Amino acid sequence: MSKVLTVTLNPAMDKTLMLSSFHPGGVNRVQEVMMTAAGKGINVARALTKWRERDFVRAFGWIGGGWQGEALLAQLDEWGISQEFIKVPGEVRTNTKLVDQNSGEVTDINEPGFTVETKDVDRLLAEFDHCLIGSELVVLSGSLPQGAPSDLYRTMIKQAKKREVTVILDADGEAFREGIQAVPHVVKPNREELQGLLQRELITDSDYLLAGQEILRFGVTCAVISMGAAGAWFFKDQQQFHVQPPIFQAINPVGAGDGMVAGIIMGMAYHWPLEQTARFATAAGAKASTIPGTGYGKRDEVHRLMKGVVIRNH
Ligand SMILES: Nc1ncnc2c1ncn2[C@@H]1O[C@H](COP(=O)(O)OP(=O)(O)OP(=O)(O)O)[C@@H](O)[C@H]1O
Ligand SMILES: O=P(O)(O)OC[C@@]1(O)O[C@H](CO)[C@@H](O)[C@@H]1O
Repeated sequence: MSKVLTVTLNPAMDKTLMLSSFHPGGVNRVQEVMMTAAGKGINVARALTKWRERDFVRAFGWIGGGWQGEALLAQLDEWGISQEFIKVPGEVRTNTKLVDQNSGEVTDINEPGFTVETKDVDRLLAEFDHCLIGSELVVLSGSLPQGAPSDLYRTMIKQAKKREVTVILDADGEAFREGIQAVPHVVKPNREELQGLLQRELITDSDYLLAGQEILRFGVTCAVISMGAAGAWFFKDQQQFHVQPPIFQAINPVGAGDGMVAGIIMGMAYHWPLEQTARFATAAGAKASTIPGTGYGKRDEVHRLMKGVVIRNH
């Protein structure tokens, strides 16, 4: 497999609260609490490591220097994820995920996290350049911490491309808008993220087809638009198709998108045809949605789910 560098600039401890049902404004009794080292890039590294690709993956980014940052790094060690995080003052955020087991609805409460300064950005970019040497693929995903310039992904994409490293971008809002200007190789927005970028609603198949084609016109090689339980759209060259995951009762879809990105990386690294990549990535996301905390299935479990994935060509 190629050498993969995952970038998480605003890591988090995901605190998943399992509730039989969630009543806003009422007293809620929690059945089970889970704390998991997370943040989008870390999740990608975790899925790849789980699929026995640990020797090829490194996690990079900023980490708050407090006790929660220590706990997060200790969990990465436990999972066997090699990491080169840069410490900054402040604490790693806690992102609370309220899982209403009755309705199946999940409420995300994501904290802003630590604040970085110009000197932290300068150091990050210098260390990133070192990490790019020997990397073949870099994933930039998740939100930027407070104080980071909104064009930081754009700068990092340019840096990576200068070193001929393939870039996957999975970001939201301004960070996505700026990042796509530097033309990453792959983007994986979800529906809301893409609606934000294009400033229009995506509802029908033809809305998605037009949106995917528009993204390719930025110069991006492959665009994947994910839609939770409704599957995803894949676009590359002349290929455009919808992928439907197997239908079942999800438990907690938090991090499913990162499982999908990890699946796309597997396909790129092993040069699978796009349809095989899409099947694996979709099954990986679907499997993640069956795990109560933020987490990923084993490779053989993902393979088993691939049979239930349906591809509809357009
Ligand atoms: N409830 C579900 N049932 C089956 N498959 C699912 C479900 N939720 C997600 N998936 C699979 O995972 C993929 C990615 O999910 P989603 O669109 O929710 O990503 P996301 O919004 O980026 O998630 P996150 O930001 O939490 O990682 C979907 O395209 C689908 O294949
Ligand atoms: O606040 P961001 O950085 O946009 O997203 C962070 C986050 O919601 O994304 C992951 C799921 O994709 C979670 O593990 C984590 O809490």
